Amino acid sequence: MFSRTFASNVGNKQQNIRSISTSMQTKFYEGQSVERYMDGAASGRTEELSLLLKGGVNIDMKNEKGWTALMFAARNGQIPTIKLLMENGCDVNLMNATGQTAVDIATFWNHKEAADLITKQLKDSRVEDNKQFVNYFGHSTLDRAAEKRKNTKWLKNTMENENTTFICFHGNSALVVPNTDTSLPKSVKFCLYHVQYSNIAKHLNTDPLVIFLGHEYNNEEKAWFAVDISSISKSVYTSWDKDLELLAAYPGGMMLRKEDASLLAQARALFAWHERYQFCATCGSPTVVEECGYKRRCQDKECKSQKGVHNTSYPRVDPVVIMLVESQDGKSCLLGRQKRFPHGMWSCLAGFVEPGETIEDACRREVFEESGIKVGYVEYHSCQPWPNPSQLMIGCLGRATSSKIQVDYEELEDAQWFSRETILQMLARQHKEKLFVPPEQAIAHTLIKHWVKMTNANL
Ligand SMILES: NC(=O)C1=CN([C@@H]2O[C@H](COP(=O)(O)OP(=O)(O)OC[C@H]3O[C@@H](n4cnc5c(N)ncnc54)[C@H](O)[C@@H]3O)[C@@H](O)[C@H]2O)C=CC1
Ligand SMILES: [Mg+2]
Ligand SMILES: [Mg+2]
Ligand SMILES: [Mg+2]
Ligand SMILES: [Zn+2]
Repeated sequence: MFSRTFASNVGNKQQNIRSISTSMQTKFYEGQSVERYMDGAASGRTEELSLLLKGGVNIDMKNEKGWTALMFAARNGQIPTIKLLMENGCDVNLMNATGQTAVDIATFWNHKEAADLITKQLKDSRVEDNKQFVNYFGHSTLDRAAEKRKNTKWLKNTMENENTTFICFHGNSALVVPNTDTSLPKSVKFCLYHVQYSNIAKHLNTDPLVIFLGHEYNNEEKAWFAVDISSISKSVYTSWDKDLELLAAYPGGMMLRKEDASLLAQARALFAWHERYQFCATCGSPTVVEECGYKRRCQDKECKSQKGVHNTSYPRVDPVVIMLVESQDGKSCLLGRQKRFPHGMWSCLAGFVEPGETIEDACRREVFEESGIKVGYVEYHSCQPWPNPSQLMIGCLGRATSSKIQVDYEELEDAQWFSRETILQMLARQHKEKLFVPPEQAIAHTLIKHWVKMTNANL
């Protein structure tokens, strides 16, 4: 069986590899440690690998040809080693110098079990990828499984399955119970109420609006739906649980666990769309729901919307840019106040992207319109679904090329430059005039915090 020779060859190092002693936790020569580590993975010596990992070896280190320990384990189909590396959080997405991932290598060498094991982790890592910045409302844990939306038989069976969870909406408000889990952050005041379809079916309209949200990754049995319960009165739902209440999307949506917030973002945006698109935008005829909540079709067979792809038939998302603009000298950032903001709150400038516009140009235009500041370089930071009702906030960082502010008082109450020191006081709620920035659930908060750190790192 292939083992250390291959590992050594790939590393272009022919030196003999001494067997690993129990003194592994002591520091050793870096080059040697790479070989020992790779060889241990290739040969499936899990105990030695555990020691090396405990001793602080970089789990994802690469040899000269870009091979990681996971790739060597995959090359030889070393299942326990693959499990050990994945349990310890190795990156399953890495590629070697010739562009192969561990899955490619396992597949090429016919180790199906190894390939399947790593593929499963690949899918899971899409959900739990801590390297990508994810904002509140963006922590989705579901596979949306769009192919199931037209599968009426599967949908019907799954809706009735006892492993399936329904969350309930009454207009824009979600049905929630107070949070009692003290291990969650203090900001988590409510939890989405979970119910099975059989428990509520008799109280619903004959044809309630049901939206398929998705199922858990690699588990079709654990499906999630959202249902419109506006036909159900308060006396009925409080008989299920006396603590049940309806939580308005804003600001209620900010008081949930991050996984619940993501479900709310998806469901609430879709319910809001259904509410607004009862009639065809093209001809005014009534529309009917299809694809378990993901389409509305015009009832007039002759309507233009029935031919070709028409975005009027599909759920709407409005892109909005939101940007942290840094001054020319890098020492201040630009924040504004809308009239509707709570007293003392300042936030990043934001605005809807217009048709035919790039994200960068939308940032430059909105900042110039609202504050008179010119922006040059713009880069993307992260984004946030914003279900009020259905924006996608595209968070960017921009560099100003001018400094004199000229506020557009139609859109803003004020705009000002803030120093790093002032921002730190606002973030800590220690500003002498009680100025503050939006809460951490808002992407504006993320961008402001990022800028503070960025400036700090540059000092
Ligand atoms: N998550 C966060 O941290 C923040 C979220 N936001 C969201 O971003 C959205 C846009 O920011 P604004 O500064 O208000 O945008 P904006 O600066 O483009 O001005 C809003 C105005 O643009 C017009 N408009 C153009 N396209 C529109 C569309 N598709 N829908 C509604 N109005 C449209 C309306 O007249 C509206 O009053 C806000 O509605 C707010 O919900 C805004 C700031 C922070
Ligand atoms: Mg604007
Ligand atoms: Mg604006
Ligand atoms: Mg605008
Ligand atoms: Zn129509």
